[in-house]
Amino acid sequence: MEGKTREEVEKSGMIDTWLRKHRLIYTGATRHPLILSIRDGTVDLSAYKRWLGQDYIFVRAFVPFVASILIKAWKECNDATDMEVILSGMASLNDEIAWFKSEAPKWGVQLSDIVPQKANQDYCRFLESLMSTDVEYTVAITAFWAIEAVYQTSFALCLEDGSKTPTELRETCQRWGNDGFGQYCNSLKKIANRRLEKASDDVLSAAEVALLRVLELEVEFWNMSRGDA
Ligand SMILES: Cc1ncc(CN)c(N)n1
Repeated sequence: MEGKTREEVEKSGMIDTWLRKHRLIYTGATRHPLILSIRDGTVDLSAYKRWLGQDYIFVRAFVPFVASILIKAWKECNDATDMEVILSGMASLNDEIAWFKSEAPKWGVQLSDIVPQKANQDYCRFLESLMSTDVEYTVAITAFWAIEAVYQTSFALCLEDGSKTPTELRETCQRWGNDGFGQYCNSLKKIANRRLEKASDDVLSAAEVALLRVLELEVEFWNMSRGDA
């Protein structure tokens, strides 16, 4: 607490404060029926295949978004380790793209034929809006943390003791539910909290709005797997 103003102390740990405040939508995004069905072994495999194809398109659009955050981090010139954390995220996206390419044929999913659904288009458009130089680094990194954390929390749930995740989906759950990915999400969260601690009220509001929008878009993204969009 030393060296911090009362206001800074009150703002610290902002992310957890927001998650408590928006618990309902956070739970909706991290315990979606698709995830719960994977965890209890009742998953409809055509829903999984729909998710797989759409997520490949999303991840391709996610790369330039992460690149834009890397540029913002570099321009801000604050903690040098920020860039390293973001760079490690880009490296894991490289692996993710390779994984989608090897996973899709196993399920008869032709990635070149996938047409992005409305929820995916909305999400990609939102990412693009955050890439603008007008968007503060603090706002973008908060959204970035939320995007990664939703997948980490969701898929980690499918790996917990007692889960009945089908063997053929365990690797998918491991991809985002593993401890290393969890640590990476924690590093992003620390960066976001550190920035939010020093943020103006305007930036704080913008970051909270961005976090909420991510949670809504994640729910809509999972909903696409139902195939009734
Ligand atoms: C929709 C969505 N959200 C998050 C992630 C994790 N990179 C993802 N692959 N797709």
